[in-house]
Amino acid sequence: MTEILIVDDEPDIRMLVEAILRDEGYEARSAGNSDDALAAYRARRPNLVILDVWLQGSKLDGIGILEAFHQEEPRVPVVMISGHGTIETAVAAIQRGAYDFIEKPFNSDRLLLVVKRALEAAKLTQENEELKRLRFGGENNLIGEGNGIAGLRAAIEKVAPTGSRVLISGPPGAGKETVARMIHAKSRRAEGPFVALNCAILAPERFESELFGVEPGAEGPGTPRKLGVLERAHGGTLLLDEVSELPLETQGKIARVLQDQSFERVGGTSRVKVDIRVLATSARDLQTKITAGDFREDLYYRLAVVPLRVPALRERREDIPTLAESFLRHAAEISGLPPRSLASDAVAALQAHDWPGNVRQLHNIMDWLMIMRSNEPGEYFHAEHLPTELSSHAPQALAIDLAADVLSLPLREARDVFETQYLQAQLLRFGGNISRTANFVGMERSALHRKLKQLGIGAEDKVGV
Ligand SMILES: Nc1ncnc2c1ncn2[C@@H]1O[C@H](COP(=O)(O)OP(=O)(O)OP(=O)(O)O)[C@@H](O)[C@H]1O
Repeated sequence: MTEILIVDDEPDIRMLVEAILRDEGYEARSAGNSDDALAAYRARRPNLVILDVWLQGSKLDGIGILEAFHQEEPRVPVVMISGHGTIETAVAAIQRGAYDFIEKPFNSDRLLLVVKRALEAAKLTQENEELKRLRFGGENNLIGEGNGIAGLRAAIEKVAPTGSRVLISGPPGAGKETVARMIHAKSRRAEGPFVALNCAILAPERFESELFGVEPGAEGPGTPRKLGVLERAHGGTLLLDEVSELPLETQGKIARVLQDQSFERVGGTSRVKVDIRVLATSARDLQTKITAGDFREDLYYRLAVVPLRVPALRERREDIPTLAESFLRHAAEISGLPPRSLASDAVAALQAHDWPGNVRQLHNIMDWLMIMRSNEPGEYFHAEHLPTELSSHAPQALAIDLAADVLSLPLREARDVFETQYLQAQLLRFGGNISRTANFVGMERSALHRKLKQLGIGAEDKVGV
């Protein structure tokens, strides 16, 4: 819901503007002087402010209030209302960051037009920031055609619009934050902010000021007010990244915030109300932490209303080719180098690796490949171009181990040993998908089925038909 704060000393104007805005479906609040205006602004950040240039009997005039608002949060657009003799002041306000002004007396069409434009401009600024973030900070999109990612995508579609809290678990670098960003992007809060707090890298003594913000003077004489992440995420989504690392005492406070969506800033006494959706990620098993007494059970149940798990990359090797190609394309774009593809031996080597650092590691290696091997001739990167740990070590899962004892077998049995290991490895590469495996190994699907049955390769290796 778009909320607009009206600040004007004349009750008639406040009532009139509130009524016009409500008729258009906006939510409206109002204040008659600077103290009330600042209290309203701090209690809950509006999407837009309509501010009179001159307020009778008020501590601060319009420009003073504008500056105080901007000190708290400069991104909320402010539209000034000017009377006959105050146009110059309105222009000065624009020079100090107000979006536009309207002159009294105004009609409702003019008011609504300026409001609409100001909201659109604020949205564009926010989208621009998001685009910049995407350009430099990875993609906001979950790549992968295998069942694991397809299931996750379907779950995200379902849970995103509900507004419910989600706990996203999975190993490091698997894509937990990417999932959280998708949930936000597909939710009704998509136009609001997405704020992530990494609980693992914050010093314990800084948690509360980061979360709740700080009142002026609370950190020493003359120190300014600081907004915490809870207020910065107002109207949007707050991600508690690596939530397992929160100190126990802070866990209790967060559990309370989740219950009543209000809190006190450090050094403050009044409660600040916010409207946020909280998502959390954890690479550690929270149940184990609960048993050890390191994580509060009540917080767990508040966060894990819907639990989602992002599988490790080695559990979805079938996604590796698409992911790797997409990271290579991205690396070429960013570095300005000519685009390259992966030859099938390189793809097989990537699929054979166990990826302890998951998708992030694959991403880094594709960046490395593009930059370090750009002098190699040809359109394709081959297995020999990969870092040595990938090109030389055949990993456990896909190793074809034709050890010396094969030599003691007659050809027919040795061939069975080889075929079993080869087909098991190929099934693993293609996520157990029979059609894709058959296509790659060059067999009809039904012939592959028969072969697998004959070799005693079990149903647990296969997916679908
Ligand atoms: N399915 C995916 N499709 C595209 N990119 C992905 C996918 N999964 C992860 N990534 C990319 O991999 C990198 C790591 O992802 P992300 O930060 O979401 O992982 P994480 O699980 O939150 O990591 P950590 O546990 O270290 O916080 C990012 O660059 C992200 O863009």
